[in-house]
Amino acid sequence: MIRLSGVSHSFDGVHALDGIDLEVGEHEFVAVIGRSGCGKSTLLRLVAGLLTPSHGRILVAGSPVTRPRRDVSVMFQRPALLPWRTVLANVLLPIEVFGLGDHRERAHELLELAGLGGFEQRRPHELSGGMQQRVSLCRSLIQSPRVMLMDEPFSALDAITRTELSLELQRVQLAQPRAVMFVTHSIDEAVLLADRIVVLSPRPGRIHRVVEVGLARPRALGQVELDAVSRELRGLLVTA
Ligand SMILES: Nc1ncnc2c1ncn2[C@@H]1O[C@H](COP(=O)(O)OP(=O)(O)OP(=O)(O)O)[C@@H](O)[C@H]1O
Repeated sequence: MIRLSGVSHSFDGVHALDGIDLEVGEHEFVAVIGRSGCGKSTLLRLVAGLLTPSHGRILVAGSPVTRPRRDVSVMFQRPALLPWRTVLANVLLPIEVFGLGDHRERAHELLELAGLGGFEQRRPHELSGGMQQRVSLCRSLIQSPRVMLMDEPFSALDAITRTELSLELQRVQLAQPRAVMFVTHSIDEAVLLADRIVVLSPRPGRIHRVVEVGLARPRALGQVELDAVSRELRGLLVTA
């Protein structure tokens, strides 16, 4: 579903990424980890069409990425909700941007599933950080994307809310699998959620190793089977 071939990117002399070759299958969840500054966000922004690679090619569903598109949703660390819009209107934003017709019923359904039934007419400032990030998750699902790009989506949340949302994402992915690229600093989150984990090495960002997780789902945080993979990843991050 996502194919990167020989992708490199530089910002005014900063060589951020070099020679990235990566494929993500239609239903595959790929986590990307690596030290701060190794190019994880840059990689995601390139796939999102928010940046154009200096070299190489990126295809989504067989067509080159040239700009943000309706079959690709992006979720960032901060929920980035529009403060003057209600929760419902925030969820419907991509529908308006891409001119997709009436999705109000679907928006209500998603908000209900996310535990936000009854909050549709509230403004973002009336919600907790975790609730706002749930709204952001609903907004990234409303356009029925084939690809979800997530850049540290839960890292600004407290530990309990973060765990809850990770498990919610696992449920969403099990119910309706998509191609996901998920950037995180949390090894535990990566092992909980991913089919494969890409470890980037820094300066310039290169693929250091790709680790297959290969454990049955649903998974639970603290499950002993996850420990061996976590240990392997810790070792790889030291040598990256
Ligand atoms: N807009 C920009 N202009 C110039 N340099 C940039 C820009 N964005 C990123 N960089 C540089 O590119 C490199 C990779 O940055 P990037 O944000 O992709 O790393 P990251 O792995 O996501 O970091 P973190 O884990 O800290 O979020 C860094 O050296 C950074 O300084």
